[in-house]
Amino acid sequence: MQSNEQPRVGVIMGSKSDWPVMEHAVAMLERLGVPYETRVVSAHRTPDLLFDYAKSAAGRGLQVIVAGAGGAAHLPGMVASQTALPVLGVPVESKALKGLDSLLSIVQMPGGIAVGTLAIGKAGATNAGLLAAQIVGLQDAKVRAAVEAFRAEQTQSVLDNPDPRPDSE
Ligand SMILES: Nc1c(C(=O)O)ncn1[C@@H]1O[C@H](COP(=O)(O)O)[C@@H](O)[C@H]1O
Repeated sequence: MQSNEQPRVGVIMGSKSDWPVMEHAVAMLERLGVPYETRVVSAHRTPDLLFDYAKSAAGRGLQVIVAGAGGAAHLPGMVASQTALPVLGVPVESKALKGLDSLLSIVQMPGGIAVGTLAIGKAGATNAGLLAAQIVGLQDAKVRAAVEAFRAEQTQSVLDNPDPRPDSE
């Protein structure tokens, strides 16, 4: 559930079809109590909207943008070209090339415009949400505490379940 608080993280994606991956970024932000907004924005299909979104993001109070896209994934790099906010790129798995195309499109930025590129798919989206929260947490003690609690819980859950066999819980 999106909160009424001022969004700190913008989660954007090239198409509605990216949602099953990008919802994992949103799930992490919700878990850590970080206010966010979501939007479909495409460098290819809605270039004017992309420019408006990226140029207005900092002024609207966003601190980080998470951008997911598949295939010829120009969205994260183009957003990064229009804002000084940190941009985290999530390569969405494509049908034809399984997301390798998305990964290479996002990761190979020319020097001087940075995109922090995560892993392909669900793990990348989850970690984009986590990393966005860590960035917001630099200035927000509540979010920082939520990240620390999440990490401690994760560690404890592994230590509490040392037996790898599936029927061992
Ligand atoms: N890579 C981009 C961009 C962009 O980079 O601006 N806009 C849409 N797309 C991608 O096209 C794929 C197929 O989109 P459709 O499913 O809508 O045909 C999606 O993964 C989307 O991120």
